[in-house]
Amino acid sequence: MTGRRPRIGLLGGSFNPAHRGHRRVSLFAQRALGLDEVWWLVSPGNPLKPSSDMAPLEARFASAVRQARVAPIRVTAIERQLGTRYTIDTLRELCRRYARYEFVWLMGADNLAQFHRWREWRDIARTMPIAVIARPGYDDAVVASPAMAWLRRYRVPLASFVNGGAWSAPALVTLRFDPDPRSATAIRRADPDWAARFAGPPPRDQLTHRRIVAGEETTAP
Ligand SMILES: Nc1ncnc2c1ncn2[C@@H]1O[C@H](COP(=O)(O)OP(=O)(O)OP(=O)(O)O)[C@@H](O)[C@H]1O
Ligand SMILES: O=C(O)c1ccc[n+]([C@@H]2O[C@H](COP(=O)([O-])O)[C@@H](O)[C@H]2O)c1
Repeated sequence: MTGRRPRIGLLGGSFNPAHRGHRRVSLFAQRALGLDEVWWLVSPGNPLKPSSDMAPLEARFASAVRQARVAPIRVTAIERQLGTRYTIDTLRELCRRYARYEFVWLMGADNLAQFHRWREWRDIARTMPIAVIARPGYDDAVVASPAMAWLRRYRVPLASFVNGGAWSAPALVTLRFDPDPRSATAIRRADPDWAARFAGPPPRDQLTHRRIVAGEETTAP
């Protein structure tokens, strides 16, 4: 151990369903940023996505557990327990509960392109550093995005981020690697009944150790 606080990457998502792309980008980010673990926050419901197309949380959670097997990835639906939907509320609560960890918010470039629509998005960036993973087809949208217009000035080179250079949040690190074309949209199109394969008893939350129980949703905003 170097004496530094364990560094955890947080990848929030619908995971509707989880796919190999989530796993690949998480492991890539873990290596590139020197993370001890990546936590997948399986969302009870993205505030900007219609719930009509969303499989039940238990199925999405179970698909994530399967994709995260034998990897330094923990799958949690802690937002349901916390009663949070908006990322800013979740991150504030995680920082309070897990003060011994240092967090990095991970997201694909598609999310950065519409980050300015998230509640208190600048405060999210002030709460923890953000690492963005390139995603095929989103480069232009990111460059032109209102969030990038503000975040650009806080860019930190990967090397200084990893080696403890002089930075503090807001900080934006861009991760570029062989981009992964997979998406949950494509999987749902090819296999609309994917959730039926995860109909068994739901696995336990890997952070809170609670059983994921059907129907315990937080109220949609
Ligand atoms: N192939 C990928 N490359 C980079 N980031 C990804 C990739 N797939 C998912 N992500 C990121 O993982 C997080 C969770 O993604 P999500 O669960 O919405 O999957 P998705 O494939 O983007 O789903 P959908 O197609 O339904 O929008 C988001 O930050 C998203 O940008
Ligand atoms: O907080 C917000 O306003 C907000 C708006 C849209 C998305 N998010 C979060 O973004 C993450 C990615 O969502 P998704 O559906 O693109 O996988 C997930 O953790 C959502 O809760 C958060």
